[in-house]
This record gives sequence, C-alpha cells and structure tokens, in this order.
Amino acid sequence: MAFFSRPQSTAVRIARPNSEEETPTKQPSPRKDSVQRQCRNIVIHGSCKFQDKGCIYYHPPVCLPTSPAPRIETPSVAALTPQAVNAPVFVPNSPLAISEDYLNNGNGNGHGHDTHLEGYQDTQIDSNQQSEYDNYDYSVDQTANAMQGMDFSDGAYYDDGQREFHAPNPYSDNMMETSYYTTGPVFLRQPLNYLLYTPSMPKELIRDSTNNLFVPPSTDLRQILQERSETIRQVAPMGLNLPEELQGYHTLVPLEPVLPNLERKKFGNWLSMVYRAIRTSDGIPHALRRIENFRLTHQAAFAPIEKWSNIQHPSIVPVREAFTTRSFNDNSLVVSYAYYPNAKTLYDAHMKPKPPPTYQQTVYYGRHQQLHQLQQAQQTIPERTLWSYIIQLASAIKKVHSSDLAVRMIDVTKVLVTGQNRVRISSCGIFDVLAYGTPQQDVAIYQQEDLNKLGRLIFALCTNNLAASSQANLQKSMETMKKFYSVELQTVALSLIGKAPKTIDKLLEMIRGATDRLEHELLGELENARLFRLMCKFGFINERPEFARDARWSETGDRYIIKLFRDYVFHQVDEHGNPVLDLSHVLTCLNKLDAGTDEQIMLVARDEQSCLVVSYKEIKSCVASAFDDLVRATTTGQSGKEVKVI
Ligand SMILES: Nc1ncnc2c1ncn2[C@@H]1O[C@H](COP(=O)(O)OP(=O)(O)OP(=O)(O)O)[C@@H](O)[C@H]1O
Repeated sequence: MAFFSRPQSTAVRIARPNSEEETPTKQPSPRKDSVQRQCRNIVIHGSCKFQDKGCIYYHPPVCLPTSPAPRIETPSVAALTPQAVNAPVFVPNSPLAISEDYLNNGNGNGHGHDTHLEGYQDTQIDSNQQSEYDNYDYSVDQTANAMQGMDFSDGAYYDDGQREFHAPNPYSDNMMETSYYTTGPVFLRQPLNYLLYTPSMPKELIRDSTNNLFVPPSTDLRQILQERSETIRQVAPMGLNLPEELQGYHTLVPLEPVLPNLERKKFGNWLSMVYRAIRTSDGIPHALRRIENFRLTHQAAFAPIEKWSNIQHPSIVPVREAFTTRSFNDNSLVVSYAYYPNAKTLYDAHMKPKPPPTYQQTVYYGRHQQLHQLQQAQQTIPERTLWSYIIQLASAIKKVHSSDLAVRMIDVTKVLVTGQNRVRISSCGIFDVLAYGTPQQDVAIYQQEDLNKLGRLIFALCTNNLAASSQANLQKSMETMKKFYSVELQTVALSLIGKAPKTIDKLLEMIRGATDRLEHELLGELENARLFRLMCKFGFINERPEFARDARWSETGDRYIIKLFRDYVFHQVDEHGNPVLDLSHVLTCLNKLDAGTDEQIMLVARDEQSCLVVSYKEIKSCVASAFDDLVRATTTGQSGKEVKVI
C-alpha cells in the first residue's frame, strides 16, 4: 500500500472552489474589464500589506485553496499570481480525451476503472465549467503533431492508467488495493515520438548491426521494445460493451477487428475472438481466446489444458488456464495464453495483400523501375527465413508429439511471428477442449495431420497462396517453388503433404541429414585450394622450353628428381605397361609432398637404367627452389613486388 500512497503535498493544488466562493470566480474578470491598475505588490509578493489600509490600487479577490498547507511549504506557490491559482483546469479539446460518457455518467464502457472515474467526476471536474475550457485553442498543438504523423486524437493514446497521479506498478501484488482506484488529475498521454530515436550514427560505425540469436541490432531494439510497451498500454475503443471483469482478468482489448458475425472467420465450427486482458493477480497482460456460444458438458474437458500448461517450448505460446463465463451474455469458453505485444500471424506478416501503391509511389517507381522489381522480388520469403521457421516449428511439434499430444492447429493464421523470425504456435489445447465428448481418433492420426499441415503451411508461404497444396494447384505451386527455392526445401514440403506415413523424427532426420551431407561435402572439398596451388607450381616449372638445355634439369642435375617425381605421380603404368589413372595415388603423393614428409620413395628413370631414393622433404625443397627461380625471373619479382599467384 505504501508503494502507491500519494504524497501529502503537491506543488500546486487546483481545486474546485466551494459553493460560496463560486460567485466571485464567476464575476467578470477584473484583468479584462477593470480600468483600475492592479497593485504590483500582489503581482510580486502575492499580497499587499496596505490592501485595506489606503492602497489605491486594485486588489483582486483571492480564492484560497481548500488546504493552505502546501502553499506555505512549497516555495513555488509564492511566485504564483492569483490568476494562476484561479486558472481553469485544463481539459483537452480532443473528442476522445474524456468522453461525455465519462463526464456525465462516470461510465467508461469496457474499462475496468469506472469507480475511479466516478470519483474523478465528483471531486475534480465541474461540468458547468467545462464549456469555459472548450475555448482553449488546442488545434495548434494537434496540427503540429499531425504533421509528424502522430495525430493523437486517436483514443488509443488516452490510458486509464495515465489518469492516476502515480502510474500503478503492474508487477506489484498490491496493485488492486484501493489506491489504484483513487482519483487524480487528468494527464494527457502523448504518443512517443519515435523520430527522436532515429539513429544518428552511420550504419558502418555501429559495431553490430546484424541480428544475433534472434535479437535485433541494438539500434532497432529500443524502438521495438518501446512500441511493444506502448501497445500494452493501449485501451479499447468505447462502446464495445466488454465485461469489466472476467474471472480474474480486466481491461479487455480486442486484438482483432470487431466485425458483424457474418463477416467473421470461424475457428473450427465456432466464432472466436482474441482479447488482451490484464490478469489481476500479477498485472501481466494475457491473450484470451474466447469461443462464443460454447456449452461445456463436463469439467473433465479441461484436463488437456493442464497437460498443455506443462509444455514449455520457445516456439509454443504457453497455455495458462481455461474457464467458461457468462460475462459476455452467452456461454463462452475462454483459454488464456501468454501475450506477445505486436505479434503478427504468419499470414499478416507475409501473405496479407499490401495496400495498392499511392500516387507518389507509382510516380516514383515509374522512374525507378529496377527498384520496383527489386521490391517485388523481396516479397518472396527468403529461403533462409523459411528454413528458420521450419526448424522452429518442427522442434515445437517434436515437443508436443513426445508428450502424447497433437498440435491440431498449424496454420498461417495461427502461427505468430513475435520478433525477428521468431515463430510460435498459438491456440494450442483449445481443440482438445472443444472436441471433448465427440468421437476421437487415435492421437497418432492427429500427429500425422500436424505434419501434413506443416507441409501445407510451407507451400502457402512459398507461393503466397493459402490453397497452394490443393490437388488443383499443386502442379503450379511446384513450378513456382522451383523458381525460387532449393530442391531440399521442395523435397521437405512434398514429403510432408504426401500420403506416406511420416513422423516428426523422420522430418528432423531429413533436415539434419541435409546439414550433415553439406558438412561432409565441404570437408571433401576443404583441401582443394592447397592441392590446386601445388598443381599450379608443377605446371609452371615442368617442361619449360627454356630449361630444356639447363644442366640442372638434365639427368645429372639436382632438378632431375622433379621430372622423375612427376612421372611417379602421373605416369604410372601397370606390369603390362598400361596407364594407371589412380586419383587417390595422386592425392596421396601430392599431400605428402605438400607436407614434406620424411617418407622415402624410389624414382625410376624412364629408361629404367637408374633409380633414385629420395624423401618427399627433398622433393619439396627442389620444387620450392625451382619455383623461386621462376619468381625471380618474372618482372614482378624483379621489381621487388610479391607474386600473388601462389
Ligand atoms: N498470444 C498472443 N499474443 C499476442 N497477440 C496474439 C496472441 N494470439 C493471437 N494474437 C493476435 O490476435 C489476432 C487475432 O488472432 P487470430 O488467431 O484470430 O488470427 P486471425 O488472423 O484473426 O485468424 P482468423 O482469420 O482465423 O480469425 C492476431 O492479430 C494475432 O496476432
């Protein structure tokens, strides 16, 4: 309680005058109408010692505040003029700031703070005075803000929490105590001006501007977090007729447009709606999915929810609890989930049709055709992002299947994107409750369906078409996929929608197998550059015409062994004199030469009349000195520059 108690004194207290004092304040303003000059003592000191003792100047009547104590304690009050003390309470002229509803009835529809507002009405606002305040010219400020794209006539920027003198700490256990609902002055909530956070430093000077482990670069992180925080504080528009309190949740805000029933998409066979609501016990926002007109037949239907609430996985939206309620004037089932501010569904993030370009964009892109094409190409999801989604979702499915459950809800409209490429399956568990009491198939069948749905989701994302994997569209979808995506991705998607029985382990094996194969192949090619350099050296030094008459390359010279080694590596013949083309012999010899091992080999002259026994180390030094001679002979070598070939 002490946490939120209001301070005993405030700097300026602007209170509603007592009824007896109202008469003088309603008199015509002396400042405007009186020709008599005002006493300067009043202006400078706030009072005049000679007021009733012969001072000839005008002394305006002083309206004393109900509690004089703060005026004595707080020095700033002494500098205030009586006009300032009598200044009207500021009420913004914005239509949604404080609705008539609030002012007249104290009834804030859909908000959980009506008690608080009733008190507010009684103590702070004299509705008769309000017409006076309407004359405030607020449009100047509004124009300035609208120019920055921040027209805060939007009711979303007025927050009940802001009407408190002290913002409640949502994490405190005490937040439901009465101080939370006590009245306080009106505060106008300003939208955050994100322009203030525009990075001033060029990108290249920022040390880490890439996403790291799903965390956006620090330059963007601040804005993302600010936006999330602001989203959490937005309140529902008036007139939605939402319950004020719902089984321990309050301040409900719909997370999707409220449409007439006929225009709404169904969740299975039911109409559903997602709300954000604050849980009273901890003050944390939660996502509530409500299934309308659902009658629970047995309490046992909630058993799967308990199982689901034990599943912890980074790609599954945690399930908290489920309950039924009549607060919406029907029988509703509500399942509570963790809430992720500003989460989008995969459909909204990637597939939702973009609004047509504005006139300015059309003119601009008309001039910059290439840029337009680039933008179109960017609309296809990069394969890298898709793999990231597939791996996260596969790992989530693995977790669910290993708990003997099935997800049953893998769809582009039910998978949330909650950050940079972070996906989470939402709405888990709800189907298990809805299906209670109806004939159910074996869980293995639903698990197969999960994989099938994952395949359909991949097709939909790759082709930007929800029905991409239907029989009628499959051929066309495959063609589109071939254009933009690798064979591996196509194989995974096809195998998932195929009829052959599959398991999540098989899918993970496929994904992991692809990585293993890539690594293996890379390993095989890793040394290519080294051997290629060696081959180049041989190519440069062997059989050069200018060496033909050089004694060092003749049979008695020290370079002769290079010739013989070349024959040993490449010109091997079998006992019948047939050529031997053995790549592994070549690779072994070249690797040993490159390493300069002490192993000795016997090199035989072409006429088989003589032989030499030499180590790879000796051969290596011969090759190196022959190549050095060549380098020195080049113009680049002579100019002292480094030769870059090797
Ligand atoms: N746990 C959550 N945290 C934050 N936002 C959520 C959460 N669950 C759902 N939402 C949001 O609620 C909105 C409505 O969710 P819903 O699952 O109904 O999606 P939808 O796109 O409206 O699907 P449908 O078209 O099937 O109704 C979506 O914008 C989604 O981002």
